[in-house]
Order: sequence, then C-alpha cells, then structure tokens
Amino acid sequence: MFRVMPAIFSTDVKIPVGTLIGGILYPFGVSFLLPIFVIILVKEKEDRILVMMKMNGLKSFTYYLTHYLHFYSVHIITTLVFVITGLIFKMEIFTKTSPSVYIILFFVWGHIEIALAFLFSCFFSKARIALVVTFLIVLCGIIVSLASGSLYNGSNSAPLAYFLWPPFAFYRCLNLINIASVNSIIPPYRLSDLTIGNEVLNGILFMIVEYFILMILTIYLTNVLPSEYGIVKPWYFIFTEPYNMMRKRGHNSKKKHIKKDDDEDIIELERVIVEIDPDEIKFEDNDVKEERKRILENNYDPDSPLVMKRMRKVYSNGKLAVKDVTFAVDKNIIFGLLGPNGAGKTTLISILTGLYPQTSGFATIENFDILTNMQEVYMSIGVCPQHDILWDDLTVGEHLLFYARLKGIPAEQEHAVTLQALQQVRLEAFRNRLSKGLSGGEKRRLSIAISLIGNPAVVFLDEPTTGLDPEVRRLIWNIINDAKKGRTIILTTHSMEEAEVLCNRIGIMAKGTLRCLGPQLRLKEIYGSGFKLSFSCKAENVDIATQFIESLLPPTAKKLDSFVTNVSYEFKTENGLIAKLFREIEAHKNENGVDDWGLSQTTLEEVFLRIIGEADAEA
Ligand SMILES: Nc1ncnc2c1ncn2[C@@H]1O[C@H](COP(=O)(O)OP(=O)(O)OP(=O)(O)O)[C@@H](O)[C@H]1O
Repeated sequence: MFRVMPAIFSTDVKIPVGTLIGGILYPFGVSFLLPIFVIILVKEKEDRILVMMKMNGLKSFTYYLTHYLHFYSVHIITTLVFVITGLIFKMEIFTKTSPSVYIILFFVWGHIEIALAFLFSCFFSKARIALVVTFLIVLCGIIVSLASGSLYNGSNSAPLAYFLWPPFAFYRCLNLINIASVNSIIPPYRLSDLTIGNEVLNGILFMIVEYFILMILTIYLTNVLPSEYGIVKPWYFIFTEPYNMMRKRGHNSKKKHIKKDDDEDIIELERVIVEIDPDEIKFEDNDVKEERKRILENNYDPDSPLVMKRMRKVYSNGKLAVKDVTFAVDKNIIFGLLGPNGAGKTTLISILTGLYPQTSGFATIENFDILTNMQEVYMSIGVCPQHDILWDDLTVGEHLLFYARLKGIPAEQEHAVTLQALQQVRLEAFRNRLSKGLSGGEKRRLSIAISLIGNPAVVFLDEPTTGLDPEVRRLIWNIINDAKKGRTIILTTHSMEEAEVLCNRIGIMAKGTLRCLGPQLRLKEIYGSGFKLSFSCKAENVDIATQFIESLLPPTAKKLDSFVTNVSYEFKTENGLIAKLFREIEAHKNENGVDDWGLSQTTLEEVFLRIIGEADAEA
C-alpha cells in the first residue's frame, strides 16, 4: 500500500520584523531632514542674515540654488548612510530589492524634501515655531500613513488621491517595496516592475509632478507673502509682470533715441504721481523747500551718488511714515540723518536699501533707479545695520571674503580687498578669529568693514557706535571719517556728539517730514540761540557782577538761569562783540566780583531739541 507522504506544515510564528521596521522606522529615518532644512532657512530670515546678504548683492536665485545644492548633498550623504547601514544589517528592503528601484525613489524624495522645505519656510519668521510645526506635520504624516497603510495592503491599491500629499506617496512606495522584499508571495521589486499601472511608478510620477507644483508655489509665495523685510509683490503680479516687462522692453528700444533729460522724465512718468499735499510739507523750513526746488528742477550735480525726489511711504496699516522727502547728497560727505524715535529715518533708509518699496517717489543711487535697477544699486551700496549680523562660526577674514565675493570682486583681487578692509578698521590682528570671539566694539568694526568692502559709493551706517565705550567710539569715528573719502556716508545716530564730530551736512526728520537741512553751522545759525555766557561770583557780589556783564551784552540778551552764585545769558552775536567781551571781562572781572566765566556756542543738541520741541507742539 502506498500512501501519500503527509505534507509538513511549519508551526513557526513569523514575526514580520522587516515589515515593521520598514513601515515605522524608514519613514522617520528619511523625513528627519525636512524640519532641519526648514529651520536653517527660517533662522537665516529671523537673524536677518538673508536680508543682509541681499543688501550686499546676493540674488534670490543664487541663494536658493546654493541651499538646494547644500541640502541635496546632505540628503545624499544621509541616504548613503541609511542604505549602507541597511545592507550591513541585512535588511531585506536593501538586500533583495533591485538598487535601481530605491535609488530612483530616494533621488525623487530628496528633491521633494527640499521643495517642501522651501515652501514651509515661506510661512514662518521664527525658527522655533517652524521647527515645532514642521516636526508635527512630519509626525502626523507618518502616523496617518501607518494607519492608512493597513487599509491598503495585499491586493488593495491606495486611491490616487492618496498620492496628492508627496510624503504619503513616498511612504507608500517605500512600504510597497519593503513588503515585496520581506514577503514570500510577492517577488522583490525590480526596475522592470515599474510599468504603467504599477503603484510604485504611480507614486514616483505623482511626486515628480508635485515637485514642480511645489517649486512654482514657493516662487509665487516668496514674492507675495509679507515678510518683515523685502519688497512684497501684489498677488496678481504673475499677470502684470509679463505685461510690464514687455512694456519696458518697448520703452528701452525707444529710449535709445532720446536724450538723458527726456529719459528721466519717462522714468518719472512711470511712477505713481501724487499731488504735493501742502499739509505734508508745511513744516519744512526754507532750506528744505529750496532743496526741493533745486532737485525737482534738476539743478543738482548729475553725479550725485544719492538723489531722492518726493519719496513717500504709507505702510499697509495706513501709517504715513515718510512725507515727500526730497534731497540729494554729494560725494566726500558724511550726511547725518537725525530725528527722534519714529521720525521715519529707518523707513527711508530701508527703502533706499531695497527692504521696502516706496509708495511713491523716485530715488537713484549712483544713477541707478532703486525700483528698477536694485541689483546694480546693491553693488553700489554698503550697509552697516544697527545690530551686528554675523555668523558665529566664520572668522573675520572669512566674513570679508564672503562679502567680497558677493560684491563680485574678481578672484585675484579678493585677498587684497579683504586686507584693505581689515586695515581700514584696524582689525588685521583678528583676521583668523571667529566672530563669536570678538568684543562688541570689534564686531562693530567688522560690520563697518563689511559695509566698506567692494568700495561702494554710498554707505549706510545705522547707529554705528551705540552701546560702545568712549575709547572705541572715538576709534570708530576716526574709521568713519577716513572712510568718507571718495564716497557718501549716510549716518543715523541718536548721539548729537557723534553727529557734531562727524557730519558735514545734517537733515533732521520729525514725524516723517524733513524739517531742516544744511551744514551744522547753518543749522546752529538758524535754530541756535547764538552764544551762551555764564559766570559765577560770591553771593554778595551778584548784583554788581550782573550789572557789569549786562552792560557788555546787547539789550536783546536773554537771562537763562540765575542760581545764587551762577548766572547765564543767551545772545546773538554782533560784529566784534565776542572780542570785546573777552577784552572787557578779563580786564575788569576782579573789580566787578566775577570769579569765573565762560562762553559757549549753541550745540547741535540744542538745535535738535528745539526742532523736536516744535514738531511736538505743532502735532
Ligand atoms: N513695518 C511697519 N508697519 C507699519 N508701521 C511701521 C512699520 N515700520 C515702522 N512703522 C511706523 O512708521 C513710523 C516711522 O518708523 P521708523 O522706524 O522709520 O522711525 P525711526 O525714525 O527709524 O525710529 P528709530 O529711531 O526708533 O529707529 C513709526 O511711527 C513706526 O511705528
């Protein structure tokens, strides 16, 4: 009798270790870079490094391309580590699946991850929030994909809508090739399996299409989403920009045949024309009005590095921050832009350095229009911001080299230019020191060196010595004074002493209006009360001393203070009066009981306080 050999059934319990690891660990392992990429991008926005680089000529395209290459290199390295570890530990997904399949998958995922990071970075301005939110998005994505994975197993394909979110498509593909590699029924994936209708191929194709959509969306959102700095375009710019470019091209071909003055008229006609509101400019003094007339009638030196015509800024919240400001600044000059907090100085400088667009008006730097030739403008300006924007882990020399390259300095001149900048700010000995190891004053000097690199025609220094000790301030004053040769420096400061020492010409703003403009002496002449004479005497001599001094002063002299033994007067000088005062007081002070006396001129601080006081009274 023959009997059929009984089949032997195995009773071993098979734990799908590979599937479990593949389903849970792989998505985590390949997604952790996404939050890291996002915080790198957002941190550069938050620390204003991005805006600083842009103000030094960095093009958005170059910035994003550099990050793209950087992120993709990191992705390749981590993927290699991931795959090699998988091979060492004999994980089926890597040992059984054809390498070409997971190479294609990881290749596409790297691009998707970067596109997602660029997109997410548009929505955040704080790195911490960006980290938490992106991490939560990744985590939720993995949990949802794990939960839904059990629905779509075996012969159940995921619906195509499931692939609309790129990470789902990626996790699904990863899961499918992982299941095939550990499953004895389905053969491991080969490249030839990726045919029309195959779910992994569907996932890959979806990701490729989504990649382009994400990139286009990112480009659109970086242009229209409001950020703290930078020019924001209207949501419809994709429709108007091609039209404007075509119009401009038409204009340019016409412009070749028109002389310069006509050319300027065309440029101005393209601006929003706003009637001068007499209310806005009624607090300008005569010198400012004269300057307005001079500039609007084009009676200025055509080589003036900085010209502003009717610059006006209304913020989106309706705040009128700059009112029709019009002036030009010449070469070899330090121009002090002064004013109390909220006067509109930062707004004006931010417009000139391309951070905000003006609402109306026209400005040129080195004859480049700040609205249409911003790239050339960036090459002609240097900016030292109020707070140092430096990389902790770059040395002083590396900072300067980096900005020299941004400014387009030819490679063979880079080192000479860097050395020159170091010498200008007396930082030669610190060339190889990391910026985090510098003192406050040394950091300021490095920021000033950055603003001077590439020999820009116009340098903006925003409160360069705030918070520094008197010795370092004086050193920086010398540096600034030396740096003005051959260029224009626009200095904002709250220190009247600094303005008095450094500025050849001063403009004082208050409540968005340029109230006065001119060399220091002129401002002191108009707004100063002239001279101040003080004397001190013994209490019993006050009457005789006062009588004596008053007999020498003009009748218009005003008594300011009279504290027991100290008396002071304010008066306008007349021809020969100062010499007479010195002569007479020195000759007769003893017999008239004057112990001590002094004469001083009006300070810039007094001029400033008077203008600000008037602005407050008028408000
Ligand atoms: N982004 C903004 N949105 C709305 N209003 C703004 C914005 N930035 C500034 N302002 C307002 O515009 C006015 C001018 O501000 P701005 O910062 O230009 O003054 P400032 O003279 O530079 O002052 P500070 O010396 O304090 O830097 C202020 O009333 C300010 O509140």
